[in-house]
Amino acid sequence: MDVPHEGSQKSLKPSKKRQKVEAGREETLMDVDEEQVPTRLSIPPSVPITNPGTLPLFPLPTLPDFPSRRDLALQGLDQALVDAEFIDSSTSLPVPLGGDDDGGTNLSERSRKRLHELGIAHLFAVQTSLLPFLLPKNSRKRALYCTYSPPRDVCVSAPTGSGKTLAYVLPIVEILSSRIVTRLRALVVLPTRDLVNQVKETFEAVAKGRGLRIGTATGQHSFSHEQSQLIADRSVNLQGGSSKVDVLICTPGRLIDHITDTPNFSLQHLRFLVIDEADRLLAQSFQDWLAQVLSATRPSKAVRGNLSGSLDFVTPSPILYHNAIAPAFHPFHCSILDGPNYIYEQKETSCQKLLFSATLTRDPSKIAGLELRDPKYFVIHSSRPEKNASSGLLDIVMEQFTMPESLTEHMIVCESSQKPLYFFYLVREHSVLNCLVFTKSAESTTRLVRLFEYFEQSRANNHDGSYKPIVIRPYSSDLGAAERKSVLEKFKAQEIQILVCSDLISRGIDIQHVSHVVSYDVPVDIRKYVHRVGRTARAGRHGDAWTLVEEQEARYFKNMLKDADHLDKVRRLRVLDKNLSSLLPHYEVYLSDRFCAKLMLFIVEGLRITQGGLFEMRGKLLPRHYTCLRL
Ligand SMILES: Nc1ncnc2c1ncn2[C@@H]1O[C@H](COP(=O)(O)OP(=O)(O)OP(=O)(O)O)[C@@H](O)[C@H]1O
Repeated sequence: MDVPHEGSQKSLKPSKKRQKVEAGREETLMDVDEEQVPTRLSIPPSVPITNPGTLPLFPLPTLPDFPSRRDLALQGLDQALVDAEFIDSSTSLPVPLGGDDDGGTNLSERSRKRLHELGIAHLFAVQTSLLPFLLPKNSRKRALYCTYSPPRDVCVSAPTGSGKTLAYVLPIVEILSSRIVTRLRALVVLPTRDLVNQVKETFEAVAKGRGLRIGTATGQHSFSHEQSQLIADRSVNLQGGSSKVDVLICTPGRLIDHITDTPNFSLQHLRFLVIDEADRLLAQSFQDWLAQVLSATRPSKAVRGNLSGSLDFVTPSPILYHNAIAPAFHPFHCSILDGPNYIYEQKETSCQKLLFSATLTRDPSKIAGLELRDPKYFVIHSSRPEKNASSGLLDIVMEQFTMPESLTEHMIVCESSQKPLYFFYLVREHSVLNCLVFTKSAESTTRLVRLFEYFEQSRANNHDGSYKPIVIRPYSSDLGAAERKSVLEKFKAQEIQILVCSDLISRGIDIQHVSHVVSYDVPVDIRKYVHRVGRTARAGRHGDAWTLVEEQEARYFKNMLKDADHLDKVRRLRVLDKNLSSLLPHYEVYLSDRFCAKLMLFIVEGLRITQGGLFEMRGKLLPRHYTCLRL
C-alpha cells in the first residue's frame, strides 16, 4: 500500500505561510500540487475580475427555497383526506312533505313529516351530503348487521352551528327504526354531561313515535341506578348482552365504567359509534377509553381463535345459536334457518364509526388509533369565491378552520387594568346582551360576575327606581350539577342576560338566542377560539364575537389568527376615552371600595406593615407584589 510519507504530505498541502504568500495568485485557489497542473488555470468568462491582482468574485452559493408550510403539510397526506368530499356551506336541500318523492334526502315520509313538525323544511349542507351516504337507497345496506360488506367509516369537519347533530341523529333513527328487539345499537360519545343532555333532546325530538329507547350515562346518577336503566337482565351471564336502550349517549368515563363493571353490558350489536367533538375526545387519554371501546365492539380473541383453529372446535353450546349474539361474534356461520355449518367465513363487525368536529384533527397518530374502515371524509367549507375544493383541502391540512358565514368578529386591545371597564362599555354601549362571556378559569368567572354586579348596583344608585340592572350569573365547575342545570335553563328562558363561564361550555352547546360571545380572557389556542365564537351565529343566524385583548397579549393573539389565515376577518374596535367617560366613575367607586374592603380584610386577618414596607400576616412576610394589593 502506498502510504504517503511525511515529505509527500508536505508537498500536497502547502504550508500556511506559503498559502499566505501565494494568496494573491490565482493558482493558489486550487488545493493541488502545482507540479500536477501543467498550465495556468483559466477562469470562466462568467466570473468577473474586478481588479487584476485581487481575488475574483464568485457568485454566492444559493440555497433552494424552503418548502412552504403548506407544501410540507401536504406531504404524506392520508389518501382518504385527499379524496375528501368538499361541500359548499351554502348548499341546502328542501325536505318534501308527503308523497313518495324524498327529494334526494333518502328519508322516509315519516322522518320528513317529523322534520316539518320540528320546523325544519330544508337540510343544511352537512346533512345534504351525509344523509344519502349513511342512508343508501339499497335496503340491504341499511341492515342492522352488514357482516359481509360492512359500511365505511365517516369523518366530518363542519363549522360550528352547521347542524352536525341532526346529520347523524336522522340516519340513526331511520335505520334503527327497523329493529324488532331492543339491543344497544348506537353509541354516541360526547365530552360533557351538558352535551349528552342536549343530544338526548335532539334524539327524542326526532325519534318521537318510533318506539326507540334512548338512554344516557354521565355519572349524574348513581352507578347502580344507571345500570338498572341500561340493562334488562343482570342475573345470568348472557353472551349476547342485554339492553334496555337502543341508543346510549354518554361521556367516556362512565362508558368505561359500564364496559368493565356492568354485567351483560355489550357493544357487540353496535351499528353506529358516534364520536362527537372528536378532536377533544381523542385528546383525552382517560383510561385509554378509545382502545377499550373499540375492543368491546370486536369479537374477543377466543372467538377469533376458534375461527382459525379448524380441528379444535368445541361443540357449540346451545346458547351460541341464540340470536342475541351478533353475527360477527359468532364463531360459526349459522342462521336460525339452516343451523350451524362450521364453515369459517370472514365476518366483520357492522359498527360504523362516525366522527364529527368543527376542528377535526388531522393528527395521523390520533386518527390511526381509531382503526377507521375505508374512511370517507366530508368537509364543509366556506362558500366565499376564493375558497374552492383544493384550498379547502389545504385549509383542513393546515388546521385553518371554517367559521360560520353569519359571524362578525371584533377585537379590542386595552390595558389589563381597564378590561372590566371595556366589558361594561360593550354591554352598555353595544347592547351586548343574550351573551356568553368566556374567562380563563372558574375563579375569574366569579370575580367578573361580582365586579359587574357591583358596577350595576353603583349605576342603579345613581338613577331613579326605574333602572333595571342586567342579570349576570356565573356558570362554572364551582357550581353543583343541579345548580348548573337551573342556571342554564334560566339563561335559555332569557331570565339571565349574561352568562359568564369558563371553557366548560365552549363546545357544542346550542342556545338559539345567544347573539354575542365575549372572550373576556383571550383563548389559548385557535381551536378554543373557534368553539367559543361558535356559540353564536348558529344555524345561519347572525352573531357577534368580541375578544378583549390585553396589550401584552396582542401580538400573540394576532399571530394565532394569522396562522389560521383569519386575521383579516377580525375587526379591531378602537374605543375613545370619551366613550368610557360616563362609565368610569362607577368603575372607580368599585376600585376604591374594593381596595378598602381588601385592606380591611387584611387588617382583620392580622396584616401588619413591616419597617421595610412589606406586608406581614400572622408572622409571615407576604410576597412583594402584595404591597400593591392586587385587585
Ligand atoms: N336543517 C336545519 N334547519 C334548521 N335548523 C337546523 C337544521 N339543522 C340543524 N338545525 C339547528 O341548528 C342548530 C345547530 O345545530 P348543531 O347543534 O347540530 O350544530 P353543530 O354543527 O353540532 O355545532 P357545534 O360544532 O357547535 O357542536 C341547532 O339549533 C339545530 O336545531
